Amino acid sequence: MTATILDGKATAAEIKDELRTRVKALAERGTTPGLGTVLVGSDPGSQAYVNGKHRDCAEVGIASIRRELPADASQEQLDGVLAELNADPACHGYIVQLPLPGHLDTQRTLEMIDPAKDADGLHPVNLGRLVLGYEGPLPCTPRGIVELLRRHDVALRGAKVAVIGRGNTVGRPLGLLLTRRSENATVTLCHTGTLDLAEQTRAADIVIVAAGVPGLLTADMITPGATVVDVGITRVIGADGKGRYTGDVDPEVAAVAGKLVPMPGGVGPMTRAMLLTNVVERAERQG
Ligand SMILES: Nc1nc(=O)c2c([nH]1)NC[C@@H]1CN(c3ccc(C(=O)N[C@@H](CCC(=O)O)C(=O)O)cc3)C=[N+]21
Repeated sequence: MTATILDGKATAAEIKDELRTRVKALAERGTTPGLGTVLVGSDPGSQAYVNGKHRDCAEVGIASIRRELPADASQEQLDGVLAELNADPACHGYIVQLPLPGHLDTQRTLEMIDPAKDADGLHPVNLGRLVLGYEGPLPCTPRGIVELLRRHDVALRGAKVAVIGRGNTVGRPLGLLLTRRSENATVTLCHTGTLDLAEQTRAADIVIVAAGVPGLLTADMITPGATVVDVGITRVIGADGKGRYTGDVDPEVAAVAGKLVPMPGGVGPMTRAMLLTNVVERAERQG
């Protein structure tokens, strides 16, 4: 058996089509949604991600607001940029590209974002709202995973889901999203310290891997027909000496899984589509 591939790129394109319609409706009310990005330093990977976000914005009619600071920018300079975006009515939502250079305080920075403009859904207030079951912007990667599964009729209600990874951007909020009453999945949140990892993953209908460990999930670790989602994205140097990105799922898993969300072409494009969705929602709420 070879797994059916759930195409995140195609699904993200569908979502962008839907957003174009919503952006037009906003334009008729005199509002153009605006997404801000704050990039500190010139890491090529981060620059590429930020460029991708602005390309996405142009595709659906969202205005781009770019702020760039040098790698040696002070916390005060960064705080100043955030204060300015918080006050700018044209900016409905923004993100601070992570990771920040080591001398800057990530926690303090994320806490400075106006929670109403938190396009990433990573502000402590919004993560708290998620814990409590209150409305608020949702973290993009977990939301993108749930949306991709929903649009491909992968049942969550009653499903056993093993999540590998407990990070603040993916694993932990994903566990919270999947256990909301509206999803009602039963989640086992595993991590690299889980002793009986294969036992946990073999018992699952759906395995979602977000550990950042290339090849962590192997074919013997899943039950035949299971749905597998690869969230890993690690830069490795190939045999040819060139850099490339690799996921957390071993390629042989495709022969055993029923459905597979691949990397690339799976969760990444969905994450980007959810960022746009969050900004359009922010604009719809702020008017
Ligand atoms: N504040 C903040 N928010 C983020 O959402 C955030 C961040 N910082 N820092 C870095 C990570 C990483 N991330 C990715 C998003 C899309 C792809 C993506 O679309 N990848 C393509 C492959 C690369 C491409 O073709 O562009 C794919 O999976 O098919 C990858 C990685 C968002 N992040």
